[in-house]
Amino acid sequence: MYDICAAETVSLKKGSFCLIDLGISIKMPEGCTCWIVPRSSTYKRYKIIQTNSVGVIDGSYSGNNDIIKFPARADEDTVIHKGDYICQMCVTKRPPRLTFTEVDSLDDVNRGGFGSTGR
Ligand SMILES: O=c1ccn([C@H]2C[C@H](O)[C@@H](COP(=O)(O)OP(=O)(O)OP(=O)(O)O)O2)c(=O)[nH]1
Repeated sequence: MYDICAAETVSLKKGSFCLIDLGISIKMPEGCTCWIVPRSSTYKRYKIIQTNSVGVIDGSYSGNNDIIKFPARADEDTVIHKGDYICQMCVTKRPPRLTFTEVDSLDDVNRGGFGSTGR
C-alpha cells in the first residue's frame, strides 16, 4: 500500500462533488490491477467520501493524460490541500480467469443473511 496525496488544492462545498487530481499516471506490469481506496482517517480529517468506494484503475489507463483521480463528495464545507494524503494505492496480480457454469441449484446448506450468526 502506498499513501497518495492530492496534487492540487480544492475547496468543496457541503454536498458537492469533485475529481481530485492525484498527479499520478502509471504503466502497470502486465496482469496487474491498481486500486485506489480511502485512508481510514480521510473522512475524519477531510469530510470527504470516495463516491465509487473503490477505484479500479485499468491497465489501459496508461497514457500521459490518464491521470488518476479521487472522486470525492463533501459532507461538510472543506478544503483539501495539495500534499494532503487522502487515499492509498495498491497494485495486485490479477487471478486466473475463471469459467462460470450455470446450474439449477447448489448442494450447500444456506448460511443465512446479514447478521444471521448472532455474533
Ligand atoms: O477512482 C478512480 C476510478 C477510476 N479512475 C480512472 C482509471 C480507470 O481506468 C478509469 C475508468 O474507470 P472505470 O472503468 O471505473 O469507469 P467507468 O465508469 O466504467 O467508465 P469507462 O467507460 O471510462 O470505463 O478512470 C480513476 O482515476 N480513479
